[in-house]
Amino acid sequence: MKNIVIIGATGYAGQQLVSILLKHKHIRISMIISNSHVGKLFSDVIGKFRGATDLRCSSLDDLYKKINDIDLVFLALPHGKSNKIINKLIQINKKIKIIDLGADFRLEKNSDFLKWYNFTHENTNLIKKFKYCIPELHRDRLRNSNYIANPGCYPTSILLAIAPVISNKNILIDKVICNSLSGVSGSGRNPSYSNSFCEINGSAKAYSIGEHRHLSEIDQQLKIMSKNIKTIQFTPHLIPINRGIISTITITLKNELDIDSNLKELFREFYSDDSFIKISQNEPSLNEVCNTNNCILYPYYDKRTNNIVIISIIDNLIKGAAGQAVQNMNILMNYKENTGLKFPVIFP
Ligand SMILES: NC(=O)C1=CN([C@@H]2O[C@H](COP(=O)(O)OP(=O)(O)OC[C@H]3O[C@@H](n4cnc5c(N)ncnc54)[C@H](OP(=O)(O)O)[C@@H]3O)[C@@H](O)[C@H]2O)C=CC1
Ligand SMILES: CC(=O)N[C@@H](CCC(=O)OP(=O)(O)O)C(=O)O
Repeated sequence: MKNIVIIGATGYAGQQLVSILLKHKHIRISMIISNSHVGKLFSDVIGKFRGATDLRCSSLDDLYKKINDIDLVFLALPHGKSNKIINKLIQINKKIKIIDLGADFRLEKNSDFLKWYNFTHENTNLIKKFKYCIPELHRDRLRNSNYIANPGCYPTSILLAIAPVISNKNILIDKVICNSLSGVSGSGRNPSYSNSFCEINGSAKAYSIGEHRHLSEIDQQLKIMSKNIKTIQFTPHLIPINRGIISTITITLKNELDIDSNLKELFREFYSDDSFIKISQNEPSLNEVCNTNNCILYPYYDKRTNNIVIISIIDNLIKGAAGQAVQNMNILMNYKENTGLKFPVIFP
């Protein structure tokens, strides 16, 4: 059994991590770290864990004292809060493995962190050591690596949808336009005006048009995948559901294609070794992925407009955060990639 620690376990992504890892056969959750609830039973702070764990919330100082007994640390903290903690953890335990669910190591340049997240790294050497990894696209990057930057939720849904199209050199892409709808858990559990009940219930809203911070992450990965696509038009929306992201990606093409029947085949082949990616025959609904680590893709070629339209759906807290983080941990630890991630079907 490996000893792991979760920092930020009381948050939405952190809670999802606890619930997955409590059932992971190779893992023992040794400590749960909280800023505001030190000493309390985790199950008193987050009531749905009553009977599931008797762990108490510990402080970061408790963790620093015991860090040499720990194999891996997950961090699920607000952006800009994890980099200094990670720096210290690595200084004390050189062998520790780290998976950061936030954005602190997702970008390559320190100046980009300032531009998009309004903080800079003190230890710039560390940025290079972190590998950004959507397992289905980047698992090879994890060889000889101990540190993972877990991707953002919107980029996960979008990059998984675009990758098969980019991989086919006969498809010449002109533009990519993406509209994504997200549940409210995507904004975390801290209350704000824009995620309060009266603002959300019975309504829907686009936000951060053309300037969402996930564009930095998407553009950086697109640059690695293709010389031709520099950026995308990305419009996120907040909708009144708890969890889930549905992204509709429209790819306008430079050449006409005779690929209608082959498009789904292209996707099936591209993801033939990936058990969490499902290619759907019809337009999927969000409830098909909620509470699972799956990403369902529905690719469609519209001859009339010469556009490829792809629907991509994920659970933002699982494939978009904690599930993907555990998938990454499984790779890092040489476990079967789907260990602890085979969820039962949940009926409404
Ligand atoms: N929600 C989502 O869908 C996704 C989230 N992520 C990423 O995961 C990370 C956590 O997100 P999420 O779980 O939604 O966030 P939450 O706001 O729900 O939780 C963050 C937790 O961090 C702890 N914390 C520690 N220091 C601070 C601080 N200074 N200010 C506020 N909270 C603090 C809090 O717990 P305590 O007080 O007990 O210490 C809090 O519960 C973020 O970086 C986010 O971007 C990634 C993909 C998707
Ligand atoms: C609905 C909502 O507010 N979503 C968040 C993104 C989710 C998140 O927490 O960001 P990461 O995926 O980068 O970790 C937002 O738009 O800022």
